[in-house]
Amino acid sequence: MSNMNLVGGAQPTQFPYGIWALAAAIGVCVVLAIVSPWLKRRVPHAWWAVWGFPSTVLRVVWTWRRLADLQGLSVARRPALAVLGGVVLKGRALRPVKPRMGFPRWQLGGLVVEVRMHPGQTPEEYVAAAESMAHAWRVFSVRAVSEQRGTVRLSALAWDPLVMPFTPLTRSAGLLSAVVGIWDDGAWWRIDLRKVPHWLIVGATRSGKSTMLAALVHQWARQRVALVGLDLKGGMELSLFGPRLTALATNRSEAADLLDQLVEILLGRMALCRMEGVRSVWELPERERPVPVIVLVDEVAELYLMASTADRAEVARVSTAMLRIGQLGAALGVHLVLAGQRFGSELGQGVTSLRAQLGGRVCFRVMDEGTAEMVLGDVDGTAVDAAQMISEDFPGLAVALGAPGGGWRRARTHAITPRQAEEVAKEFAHLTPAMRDLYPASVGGVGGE
Ligand SMILES: Nc1ncnc2c1ncn2[C@@H]1O[C@H](COP(=O)(O)OP(=O)(O)OP(=O)(O)O)[C@@H](O)[C@H]1O
Repeated sequence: MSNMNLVGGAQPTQFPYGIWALAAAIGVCVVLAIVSPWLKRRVPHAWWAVWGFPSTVLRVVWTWRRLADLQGLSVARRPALAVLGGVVLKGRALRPVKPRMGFPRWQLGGLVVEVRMHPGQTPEEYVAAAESMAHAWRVFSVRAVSEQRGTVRLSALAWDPLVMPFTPLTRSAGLLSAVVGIWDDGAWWRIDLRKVPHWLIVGATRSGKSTMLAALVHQWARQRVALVGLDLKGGMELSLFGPRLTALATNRSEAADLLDQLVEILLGRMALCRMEGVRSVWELPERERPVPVIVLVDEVAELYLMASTADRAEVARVSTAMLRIGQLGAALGVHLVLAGQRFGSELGQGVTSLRAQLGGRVCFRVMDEGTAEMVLGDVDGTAVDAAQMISEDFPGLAVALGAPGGGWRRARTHAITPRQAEEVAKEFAHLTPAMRDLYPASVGGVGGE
């Protein structure tokens, strides 16, 4: 009996391996679809990697023909007019040819895809269609840029980079360059002192100035540069980076002495350049080139405030030295990064002249139009309006000059805490040069103690 059961009884159904794999794949997709909103909120980068990117790629490929047709990007291969039995017919091709699209490539929080334009098309047509693409692909924005003739690159961002900034995967930046945040189009916001030698950073209290200084120190501390601090809030902010600072002045009298020393260094470097027959330290052979100096100033207005007539001489000294560094520093490797709540002509005559030397401008949230006007007004009036719209719900959000392609844009700094920068300052303390090392070797020692 038992034998009969074994031989003649019902056999368990054997599903082929492929069906199990398909069922497992569908199961994973269903689970991912269910947890996707939670994942997107909590860990957006992981969400983009496992779900957002693949589903957006499918959407891009799936919708491309219809988008191209509706946006007038497809073209008919046949002429619009045809002769049929002696009659001229005018019409539209039933199936125009869509522009050829490459395969979408992954990028941090977005994707990039190259499109070959049809002859006769210009990138502007794709720029005009970008908003429709963003809707069709369900992404935050799409940008069309043409860097190579005949092709246009479409970059899609999954979310607003200003609200949820990315953290850079790489910290590598060239000498005197630092990635401090992200532009509103998703490109890294890079401050490069070789391109723009001096910077002015202005914002109301709690707007994000110290965080930006921390982000700068976080990167420059790793490079072979000298960092010099002037912090007239008694050193409260910059003393955190003490191990990596070549010098720190915490009151105006110290600041005046330090600035005088920096001017001496400038004059020394100028003499060296004259001797070598070059116009800037960057033209010197590398082994003779003096180490670049970055002067970080927190609460710059304090340098110019006069409580009594006794302060006048000291303010004049400070003002003259700052102006000389502003005028000569770019060629001689001495750079200014000035941060403060305001920086206007009411602080004194030298301020307007110095502002003209500060090509780099960053304006965080400000309390009044006058301050925004002071920072950006002499460069671009529309930027002043944009700066006034920054809400206090977004610390670290700024209007800045120097966006890729020129002009101003909105950008947000990376939320680097002063503690993180302090750690890096400690780690790279061994790179800190002494003040005397900032004088060029051949004229070294001139007041360089
Ligand atoms: N990019 C950012 N993303 C998120 N939070 C930020 C960002 N930048 C600054 N913050 C936060 O905003 C707050 C104020 O920033 P910060 O201290 O840099 O402002 P501040 O302008 O230097 O202020 P104060 O003038 O009072 O020193 C801090 O809590 C900081 O963590």
